Amino acid sequence: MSSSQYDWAKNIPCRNVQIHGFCKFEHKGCSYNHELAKENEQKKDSSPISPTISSTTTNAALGKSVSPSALLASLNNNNNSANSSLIDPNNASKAPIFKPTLLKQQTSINSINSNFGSSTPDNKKFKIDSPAFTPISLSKFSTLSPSVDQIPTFIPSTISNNSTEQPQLQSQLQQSQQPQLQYQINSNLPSNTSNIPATTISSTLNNLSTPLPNTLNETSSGLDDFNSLRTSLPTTKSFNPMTAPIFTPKPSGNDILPNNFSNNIQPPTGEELFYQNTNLYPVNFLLYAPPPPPHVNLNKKQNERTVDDLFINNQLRQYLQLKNEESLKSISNNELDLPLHVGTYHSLYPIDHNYDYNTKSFGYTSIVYKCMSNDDGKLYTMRRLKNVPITTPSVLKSFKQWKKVDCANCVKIYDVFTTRAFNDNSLILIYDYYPMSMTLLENHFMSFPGKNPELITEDILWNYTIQLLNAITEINKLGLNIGKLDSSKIIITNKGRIRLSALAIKDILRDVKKKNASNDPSSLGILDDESDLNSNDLLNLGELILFLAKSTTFMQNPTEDPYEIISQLKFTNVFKKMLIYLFAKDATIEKFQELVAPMILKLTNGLQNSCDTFESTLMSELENARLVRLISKLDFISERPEMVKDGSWSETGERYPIKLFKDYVFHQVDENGKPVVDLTHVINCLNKLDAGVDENLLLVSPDEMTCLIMSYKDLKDLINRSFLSLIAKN
Ligand SMILES: Nc1ncnc2c1ncn2[C@@H]1O[C@H](COP(=O)(O)OP(=O)(O)OP(=O)(O)O)[C@@H](O)[C@H]1O
Repeated sequence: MSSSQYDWAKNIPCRNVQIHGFCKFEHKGCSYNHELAKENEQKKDSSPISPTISSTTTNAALGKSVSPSALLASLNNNNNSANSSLIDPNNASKAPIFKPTLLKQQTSINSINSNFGSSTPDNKKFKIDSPAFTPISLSKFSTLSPSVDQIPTFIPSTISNNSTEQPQLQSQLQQSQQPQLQYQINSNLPSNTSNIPATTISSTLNNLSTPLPNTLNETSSGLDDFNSLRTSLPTTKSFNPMTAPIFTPKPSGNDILPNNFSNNIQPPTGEELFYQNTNLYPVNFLLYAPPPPPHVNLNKKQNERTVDDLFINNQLRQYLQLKNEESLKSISNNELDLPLHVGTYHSLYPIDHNYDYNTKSFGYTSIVYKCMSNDDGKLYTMRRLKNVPITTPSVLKSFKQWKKVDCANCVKIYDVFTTRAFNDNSLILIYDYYPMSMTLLENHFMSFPGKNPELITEDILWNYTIQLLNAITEINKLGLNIGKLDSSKIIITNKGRIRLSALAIKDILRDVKKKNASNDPSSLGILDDESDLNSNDLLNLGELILFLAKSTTFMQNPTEDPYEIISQLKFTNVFKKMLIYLFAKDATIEKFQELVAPMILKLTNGLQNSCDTFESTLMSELENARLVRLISKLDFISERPEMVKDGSWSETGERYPIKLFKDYVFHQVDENGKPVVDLTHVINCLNKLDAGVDENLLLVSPDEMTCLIMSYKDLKDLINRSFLSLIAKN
């Protein structure tokens, strides 16, 4: 910000001082006048009639304490007793008023003043007379700058200088700024404020409690310099869901791959490119409430909530949605010459990240597909091994024992069979499907667009060791062995959660070899290599952990000796002791479990904590689901075209209140006739309706010719009756 460019601002009082009482950019380049603003503030403070609202004094004044959890509590409880925080028995007669037409602003301020009269004058943030940002009614700013009225209307260069387009532009500008003004919800609204029009409360609180972003300050006051306005405004784009760019979670095939993309992975070309573009309707995350900007969260008080707090955590939601999207990906069979179905499985979709099919982990080319079962409609993972010389089904019998493995750290296997559906002798194995999983090798050693390899730490290695120990224990109990643990055959299905994939394959292939060897004695010598026959799973575990651990340390003396390598590792002694034990000849699972018991407890603690977090998320979503059902019920019964002639919906009919109630909840307008989009009001009303509380509300028709006083309880009965009669007609 060069001072010469913003000279016009030096006589304009800084709005940050007016709103927050200070400007954090005062000595950091803010060009507005801070002295003038402070003087103005002092003048106002000394004025005896400067009503202020403080959220804390609000409660004190009302003799009511609404805890931060009041909003959630109101969602959690259906019954009347549990809704006590929402009901004020003294207040039943003070019905909230639905004013469909313009209300005088003075009325709303007076009604608030009468409730909040005892508040202290010190809290600057909640001053009633703090100027609120209203893009259209610019006259509000006339006290700030004498030249405000001469604000040139911004017209982007792409739009012609046609005066008829100005209103549209203004509304777009307003639209773009509105969400920011609505971020903050004060959950501490006392229940007996219901006699204040909800529109007034919410709009006032929104305006008072939301700090204005600096850009607004600039755009509303950068008046004389039209050119600077021109350059600053185009960045403030209004959000239009119809035209907003669609967020595509996976990069397109055109993306340039990072330089360190592993050598053995080919950049996607041809058919691979096609996989990445198959989803024509990727989830548009922008359509959901975006997380509030950081300054809103930072300035948030304990009793304040944002819309964001009412829903599942944004990151978790996006992660789950990406998983869903991954599960739903599909491709036409013709595109990749895939069979229409393989046994009872159809809708095959390749999920390999590695398109180099020359790697043969099991001695055969292996391809992994996502598929759907025709039996139960669920998704499964299909692993296909190409051209396995199976001559008799008896070689598949070891699968029966593997099918019994039911462990949280193993991918469950369901089916094994051979097929010629791919025009070869393919061995097919069916496993559980975990969308968006990656192998350990991919996660820690490979780069993908948008994802760098995850650093291996001691904590991660402990985590893997304990989980793999669990898998080994369960598998050994069934008299089975895992064999050599391959980092490309262990998948990460969630943060830190690993599972052994590709179970049973080694045993089946060994039986195939044995069978073929018995038919052809000359091939006896090419049986499994020694390491694969190793039945000591603890040693296998030790080798895998050592492989991962040594990748973190530069070996000054390269050696193959595991003890030498362990001594050079930069990990704690406890970890090294654990690793040394895995290589001991007399190591047993029981003793190893004792050795790592403290770490098992640590892991269990973490898992239980994450379970608690998920449960609380589930609980809040449970309440959201309840409200969705209630809204559906309302919509089922109201405004049905076939009932237009039904007298009960007419203005004298018994169901007319339902129509008015919907207007009251969703179609309110504020003093200026602008639609009120206030989620707090909607949730409050719906919860009261669901609980059937004995509180009256005043329903007014849009033309103000009909007024009805009705309790939520009666309204609930009416809605239920209407719904039952609708079902009866079914
Ligand atoms: N049960 C499963 N559910 C979901 N994805 C899986 C499952 N099993 C494997 N995958 C994924 O399939 C991809 C390919 O797995 P695979 O075991 O073939 O690894 P790879 O590195 O391609 O090994 P190879 O070189 O043997 O083909 C991996 O990204 C893995 O995360």
